[in-house]
Amino acid sequence: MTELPAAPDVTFIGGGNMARSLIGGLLAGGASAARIHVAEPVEALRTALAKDFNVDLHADAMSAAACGRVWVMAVKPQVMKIVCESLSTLAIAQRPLVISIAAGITTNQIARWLGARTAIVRSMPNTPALLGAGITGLYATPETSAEDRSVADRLLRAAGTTVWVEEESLMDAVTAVSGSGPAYVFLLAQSLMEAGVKEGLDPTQAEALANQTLLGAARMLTESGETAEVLRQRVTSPNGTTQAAIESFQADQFEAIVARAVHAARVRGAELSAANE
Ligand SMILES: NC(=O)C1=CN([C@@H]2O[C@H](COP(=O)(O)OP(=O)(O)OC[C@H]3O[C@@H](n4cnc5c(N)ncnc54)[C@H](OP(=O)(O)O)[C@@H]3O)[C@@H](O)[C@H]2O)C=CC1
Ligand SMILES: O=C(O)[C@@H]1CCC=N1
Repeated sequence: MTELPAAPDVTFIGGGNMARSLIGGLLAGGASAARIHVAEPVEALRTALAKDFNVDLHADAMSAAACGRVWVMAVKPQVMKIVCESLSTLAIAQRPLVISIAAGITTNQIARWLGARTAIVRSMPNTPALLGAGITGLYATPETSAEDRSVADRLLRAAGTTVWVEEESLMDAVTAVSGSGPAYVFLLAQSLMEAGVKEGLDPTQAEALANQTLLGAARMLTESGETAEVLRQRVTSPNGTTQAAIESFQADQFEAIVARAVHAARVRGAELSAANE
């Protein structure tokens, strides 16, 4: 169990989808609910977070931020500027470790909006964090101490594994692959289920067949030590059914479709930064 004994109190600014996933991961890893503080303006979300996790809830960002040595900025990129500016006085006085999970928003922007010389880690988790099965990409500003990097790493590792990048510009690529990635898998699950129904299967059975196939394949990818290519080849009997499907995918340029989608996500990350100057 990863109890957070020596670890500081953590405040989430924003209690939406991603904060919920991270809080679930932290609690499953043994963190104390009383040491997790959340600022969330939407009353229904506060009620749900209190009921599900019993964490300390605040309607107001300032009062929640005052409780935490670590601030996890979990609001939409479009409101990061206004939220950071509203916390500036407290940031200057308190010098928290700021961990942003906002897509696109750079550490320079956060430092400028907070107006404080404080440690900043830019991170990109994903929603499987809720099950402790997430992965988070992280980047720290050069001013961030090794101790604060370690605090950030420990916090995000409660939600899964972590990968540090040395160049901040790579965070948009991380976002495009793993931050948004679960949605691509859910799209594949839905498409596979609907295709099964078109081929005559009962919808409930098609859903079970598609979802369990994704789970089993994902476990093989992470547990077998084999590459995706080798695992695919093992399923693909010469002139068999899989080969027919793979050839159809390739004729429709599956790899290029995926590459274009990931590129579009990466470009959007950079746009979110520029649009919210
Ligand atoms: N969803 C995902 O899979 C991932 C999301 N992210 C990033 O996480 C961040 C949050 O995304 P997500 O959780 O999906 O978004 P949500 O909209 O679900 O959550 C953000 C929450 O913050 C609230 N909020 C707005 N202003 C304030 C404020 N001043 N103080 C406190 N809370 C406030 C919002 O309320 P209201 O709705 O009223 O504005 C909302 O409930 C984004 O920056 C996103 O890029 C990163 C990785 C994955
Ligand atoms: O779609 C988004 O912008 C956020 C960032 C990664 C996942 N969700």
